[in-house]
Amino acid sequence: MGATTTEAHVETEAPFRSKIGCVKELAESSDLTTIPSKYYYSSTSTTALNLNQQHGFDEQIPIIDFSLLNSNIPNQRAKVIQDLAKACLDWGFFMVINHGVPESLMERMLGMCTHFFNQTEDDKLQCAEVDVLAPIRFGTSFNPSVDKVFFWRDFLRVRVHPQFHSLPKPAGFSEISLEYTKRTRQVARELLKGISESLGLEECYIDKAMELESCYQVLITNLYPPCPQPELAMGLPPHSDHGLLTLLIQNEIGGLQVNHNGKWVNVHPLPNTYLVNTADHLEILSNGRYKSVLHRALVNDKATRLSLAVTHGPCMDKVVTPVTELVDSANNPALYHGMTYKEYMEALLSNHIHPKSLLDRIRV
Ligand SMILES: O=C(O)CCC(=O)C(=O)O
Ligand SMILES: [Fe+2]
Repeated sequence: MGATTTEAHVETEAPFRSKIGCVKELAESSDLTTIPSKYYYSSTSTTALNLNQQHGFDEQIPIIDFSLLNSNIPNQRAKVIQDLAKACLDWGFFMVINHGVPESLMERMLGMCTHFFNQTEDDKLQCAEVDVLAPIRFGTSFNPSVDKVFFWRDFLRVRVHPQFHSLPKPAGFSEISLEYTKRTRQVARELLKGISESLGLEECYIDKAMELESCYQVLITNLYPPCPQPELAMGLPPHSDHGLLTLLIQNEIGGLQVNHNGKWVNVHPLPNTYLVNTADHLEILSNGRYKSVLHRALVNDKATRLSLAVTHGPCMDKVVTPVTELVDSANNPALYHGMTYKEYMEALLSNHIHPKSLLDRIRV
């Protein structure tokens, strides 16, 4: 199936849209010293994972040198594939250095995300869709129509592949995001080749089986403005991502934590580095060998945090099941039922997010 990049413009003459209560505008109101109670976050139902504890641990997240995947020296490629296997088994998160995406492009992309959020609320509301599956959607919290607690986060989600959706404003956003997401797609596909080998499969196995030429790719940028009572609120609650691999960059402000062996580990942003995580469909595909790991975003009272995640999933219509080569009915039976990626996302996005709840529902 060929990858077609066509442009679908958002209606510029959108009907009047009511305000959605963005946290940016709330945080900027001059007299804000306490937050509305709808932002009070409590995770009593999930205390088994220490989800209440805000203080994180500092541990080194594995580092993968991407350039070695293309090394002509066989030992170097074998070594980085071993590193990938270990990072996926032990953590489900790793930092990727020497990835080949120009640092200037990463910076311009983050700059465009900042420009987007700095527009007037009316401009942003042009993309404020109620439909959680809309190709372009600006919003706040997660899904305000069902959220019982609101999250201290504004976001923009744009579907960029196999069909590229173009944002009319701010000027330049579309061009840069088209180039940027093309580059992250290449990095994700190369990493998935290495991951395929690390599972004992042929290099292109995942690429072919998931039809990654038509992979479903979404750009999500999150803005977490300063919050006067950061200990009471949550930016993004613990969740796993739904695709295969997510590539994340951010500004210099920390707040992201990943769950490692039941503890929250702080992510310290490094310049020119991707934070990559394995997501639900890699867990399904690998029959549970590579776990999709919980992560969350805390907020602070000093500075605005900006993150940019690009998710890379299978082709939408692909029914994803555990790979037959990794299943053996006697000793290692299939752990998940098959479902198309589209059905999976519809179920996920129209509900409130719970940590890994959908994966649990399709478990055999
Ligand atoms: O803001 C962050 O660092 C996390 C974002 C995230 O996990 C997501 O968008 O899925
Ligand atoms: Fe995430």
